[in-house]
Amino acid sequence: MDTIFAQATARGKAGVAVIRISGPRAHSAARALAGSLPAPRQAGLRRLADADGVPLDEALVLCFAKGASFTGEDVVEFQCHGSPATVAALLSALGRIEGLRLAEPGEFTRRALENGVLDLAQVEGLGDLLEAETEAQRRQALRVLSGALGAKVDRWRDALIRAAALLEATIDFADEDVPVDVTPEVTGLLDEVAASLRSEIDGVSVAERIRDGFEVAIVGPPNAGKSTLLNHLAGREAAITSEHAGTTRDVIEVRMDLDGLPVTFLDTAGLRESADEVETIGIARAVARAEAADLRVFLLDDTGKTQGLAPGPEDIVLRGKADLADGAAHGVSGLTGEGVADLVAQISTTLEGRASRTVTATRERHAEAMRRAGGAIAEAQNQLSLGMETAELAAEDLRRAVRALETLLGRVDVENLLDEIFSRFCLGK
Ligand SMILES: Nc1nc2c(ncn2[C@@H]2O[C@H](COP(=O)(O)OP(=O)(O)OP(=O)(O)O)[C@@H](O)[C@H]2O)c(=O)[nH]1
Ligand SMILES: [K+]
Ligand SMILES: [Mg+2]
Repeated sequence: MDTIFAQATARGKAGVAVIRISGPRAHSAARALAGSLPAPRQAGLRRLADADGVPLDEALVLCFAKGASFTGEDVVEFQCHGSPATVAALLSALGRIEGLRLAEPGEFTRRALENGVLDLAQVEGLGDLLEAETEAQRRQALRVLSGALGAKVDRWRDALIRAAALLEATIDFADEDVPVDVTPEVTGLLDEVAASLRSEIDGVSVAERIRDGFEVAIVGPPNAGKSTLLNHLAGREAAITSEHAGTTRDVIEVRMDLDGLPVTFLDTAGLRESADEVETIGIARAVARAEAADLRVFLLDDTGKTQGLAPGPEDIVLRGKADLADGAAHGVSGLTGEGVADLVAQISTTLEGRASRTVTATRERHAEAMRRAGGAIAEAQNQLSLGMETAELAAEDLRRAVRALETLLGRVDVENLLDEIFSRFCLGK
């Protein structure tokens, strides 16, 4: 097994950079540069020098023993001065040590998975945590990283294995009098797991929104002030605005952090009948994207009419250019900012309502494995409804369900998945 090393912190100038070494020679390599090593998990200040005694840096050295480190291997971390030149000198000195090589992207995490320190869902959670930009994303990723999905899978698996064992006991007793009727207990276990799986599958789409962002489309007639509102929300001139009706054609996207939720606002072409070919294409796009969005803000002009698209029950409908309207109509003005805070609060309340359920499964991959498990359980339930003669087939279905659930954690059949998952990691992770 190679010993690998890489800079764990972002490249560029910084006060401190962390260089991580992992593998059987991590401690001896670090000793070669530092002279001596502090006790595990205790920071020690050391003067680092290369094999010729040329000083490299003064750094904090932190050692972790095999079995008690991020990768599960012997690990050393140098907290060195964060200049590119210092880091380059240290990496080059490490590269000259026999048996050491630069890590590939994601290789530290891959070793953590191979050594059973993290399960596959936790690896995905770690990837999401390193990417997290908003509070909701951070919370969700941390929950997955902490092993919440693994704990659920263990509970489901225990229940399924118990159900299968009860069925197998029945098979063994087939010729004799079965001491007790196991059907009620098996049925109870299967119903419970099936319901729990369904609820988790339902939560995946919310989790995906939290990870990838909610889409909020601004729609309405031309010149209602949609682009001006988008620019106000973005705090910059993201979209062209003008007094000409039909200015916006392409969908313009602006990504924002709305009270901790990731939201992409979509500015769209004004909806109307148009003879202009390009504008008509823009309107078709506007309708398609608005329909697919999580929420729509209908910005109306003084006619108060909408065309081509009808608001859904949770959509927000309000009058644009509120500064021109007299009276206390529910409105917003991208020009003066009037009503914008209320609008933002309403959007975030609506989306928070959807995001509030605590989910543990967060990806389509998880939903897919849980659907396969749920399908196998349904087949077992079906066999059991035909009577105990088919108990053996039902037990086999349950073992299939267990295998499907274990793919969630990377215990079986996931070799082809690993490359895809680790390709998202960058160097030093
Ligand atoms: N008084 C006032 N004028 C506004 C407001 N919002 C936009 N305008 C003006 O109204 C005109 C149209 O604004 P846009 O933001 O381009 O409107 P739009 O809805 O994006 O228009 P299309 O892209 O053509 O559909 C511009 O001249 C803006 O300066 C507002 O809140 N108050
Ligand atoms: K316009
Ligand atoms: Mg516009």
